[in-house]
Amino acid sequence: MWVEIQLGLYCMELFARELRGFSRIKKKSPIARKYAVQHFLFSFILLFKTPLHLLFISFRYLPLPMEALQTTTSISARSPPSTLPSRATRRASAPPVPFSVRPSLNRRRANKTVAFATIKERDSEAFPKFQETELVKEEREGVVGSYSVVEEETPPLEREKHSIVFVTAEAAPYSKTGGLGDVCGSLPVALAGRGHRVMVVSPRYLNGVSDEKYANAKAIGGPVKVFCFGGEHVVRFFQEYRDGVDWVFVDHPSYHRPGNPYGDARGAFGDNQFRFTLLSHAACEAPLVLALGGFTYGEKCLFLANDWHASLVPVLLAAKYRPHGVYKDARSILVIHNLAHQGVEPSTTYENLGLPPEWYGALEWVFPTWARTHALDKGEAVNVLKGAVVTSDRILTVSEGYSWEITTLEGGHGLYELLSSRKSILNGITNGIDVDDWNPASDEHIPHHYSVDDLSGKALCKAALQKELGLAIRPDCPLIGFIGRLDYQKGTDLIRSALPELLQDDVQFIMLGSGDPDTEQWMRAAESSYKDKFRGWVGFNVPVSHRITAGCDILLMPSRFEPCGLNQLYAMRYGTVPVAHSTGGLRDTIENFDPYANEGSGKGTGWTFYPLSKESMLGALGLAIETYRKYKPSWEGLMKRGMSRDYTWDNAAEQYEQIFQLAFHNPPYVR
Ligand SMILES: Nc1ncnc2c1ncn2[C@@H]1O[C@H](COP(=O)(O)OP(=O)(O)O[C@H]2O[C@H](CO)[C@@H](O)[C@H](O)[C@H]2O)[C@@H](O)[C@H]1O
Repeated sequence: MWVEIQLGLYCMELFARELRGFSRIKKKSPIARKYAVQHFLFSFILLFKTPLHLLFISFRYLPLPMEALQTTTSISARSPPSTLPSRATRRASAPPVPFSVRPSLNRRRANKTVAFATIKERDSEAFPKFQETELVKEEREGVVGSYSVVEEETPPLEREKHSIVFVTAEAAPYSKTGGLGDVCGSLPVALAGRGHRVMVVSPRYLNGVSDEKYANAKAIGGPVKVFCFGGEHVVRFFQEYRDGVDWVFVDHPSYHRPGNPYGDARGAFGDNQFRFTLLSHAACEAPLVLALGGFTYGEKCLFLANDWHASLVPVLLAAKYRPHGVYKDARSILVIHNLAHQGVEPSTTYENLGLPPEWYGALEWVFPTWARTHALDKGEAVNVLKGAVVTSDRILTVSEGYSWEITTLEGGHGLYELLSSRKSILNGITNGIDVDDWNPASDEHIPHHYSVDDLSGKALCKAALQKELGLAIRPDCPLIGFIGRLDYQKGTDLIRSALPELLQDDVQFIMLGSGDPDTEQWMRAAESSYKDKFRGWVGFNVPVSHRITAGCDILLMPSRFEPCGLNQLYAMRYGTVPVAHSTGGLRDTIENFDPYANEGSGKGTGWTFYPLSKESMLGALGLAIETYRKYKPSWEGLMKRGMSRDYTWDNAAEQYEQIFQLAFHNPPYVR
């Protein structure tokens, strides 16, 4: 009886405190309200001597639902009220960790054991991304305010360090035609910064224009013989150690020619299958034969094969090395940046790849009837990317949304069934960006610098861009930009069809891109048709891309599909508001503008539109233009929210590490 009264009083006190917390948040938290009412009812039950007090006790220690945590973190650790048992008693008698942040794939605090309410102020200092608004903080105090905080520090878990080998056709700044180059130029540096040993293997392209980029790479090791394409081919390696990464370049005469890594003005090179077969074979040899910094990477390494150009690597590990006891402890991850390109060639080319004949099935690919060229065409082909989907230990895409899209008929580019069958090893991690290279406060390519605290430089960048391109210098005229490969993927046909209607409005439009010759021609023609409103810069020019990103007000991205997309990330970092098709990584990274959220102060960083049609694109652009013209404070809010986001590779690198852990947790692929 006495114990029950004590418990009852204790409950009343809890209830009172719940109410105090509740009143402070002005009835804004349904969760706090729910818990206050529950506590109150249970305290009454106990007071009237029902035997349900045991139930109360179990309720008292039930974990709060995860939604009560919100996604934010730091709540101030409040000292326990005097009526509560002492900390030591609580430790002894409390059930084990009733309310804790469990180690999870995406949480930084996985290496900390925390009892009851968690997360300290200093966490939010270390990880500013997790800082919360006052309102959320109060809500959370309202919810958990009656719990005391008992923290048991454990030393951080030692992260396992790996020997990582990136294999890629592009790595900036040495070679770049698009986002693959950006990612393979910066993710390795982020991983090296986290203590891994990282090598990037890519071709040593000498095209007579940008050869000096390889000037610091020195020949290393002896020549290596690669057996493929009916003979023996000698490759050499060059290496530069920079930013903690071993940049290794495979040298062969087939990489020495004018043009970009894949082709020239006449189209794609006819021997690309040979060039990238060579790259994959050489990359498999590099960790075994190159003593970088005095030591080889050895057999227990982790290969990251990027896109189809490197997709032979997992197949070679499974078919050529492991059966002979080599690379038994290595793992491979296929990273898909773009599923549209799969390295498909006639089936007769299989024998060129340097693979045992019995592995044909791994690469076997049959075109659907409608895609065959004539009645006798059996549609038989080899598909290198498919081989990697079959044989790699894990598969990654560059955003979560895209990792789902590729398992659908619409987004799977013919591989959706196979990819669906590999769902258990398929994940998506959103790319980061190189925040030093893309920093409006220090960017060497832009004429004026600015930051979220002082936006004045952006207006100057806009004026400078208008002047550079011969457009009227008009601060109030919305300036819309597009940057990208002129390709079916990027939806440039939609821009073509919408331009006449769009330019009826008082706007200016700038396009930078190269690729499809027909679109290039159209850009030139449009420039003369809309002399005072449109500029089309045909070519690949990195400094100009920075100046457009900084100078425009709006960046348009009507991509048909977009595995991640980097331009929208660059744009947001530069206070340029993206308007994009709601697909893949664009949907994942752009938060739609909502002017009414947060008591009218708004939220969101841009607009996404759906479906992919001229009408919906013009609709979204119309909203953006109107907001730009009529609602300046809202526009500034959009810019600042975009600029304040965390775009660093750190978060993504941590998620990559978790995937590495999973890769090594399971045995490697063997047939
Ligand atoms: N004419 C030009 N002049 C100068 N710079 C130009 C340019 N055209 C494009 N660029 C630059 O190339 C990069 C393009 O990156 P994206 O992510 O948009 O596209 P991409 O389709 O190549 O990459 C693929 O891989 C990346 C990386 O994973 C994914 O984000 C993406 O969705 C996927 O399609 C950006 O840095 C852009 O500024």
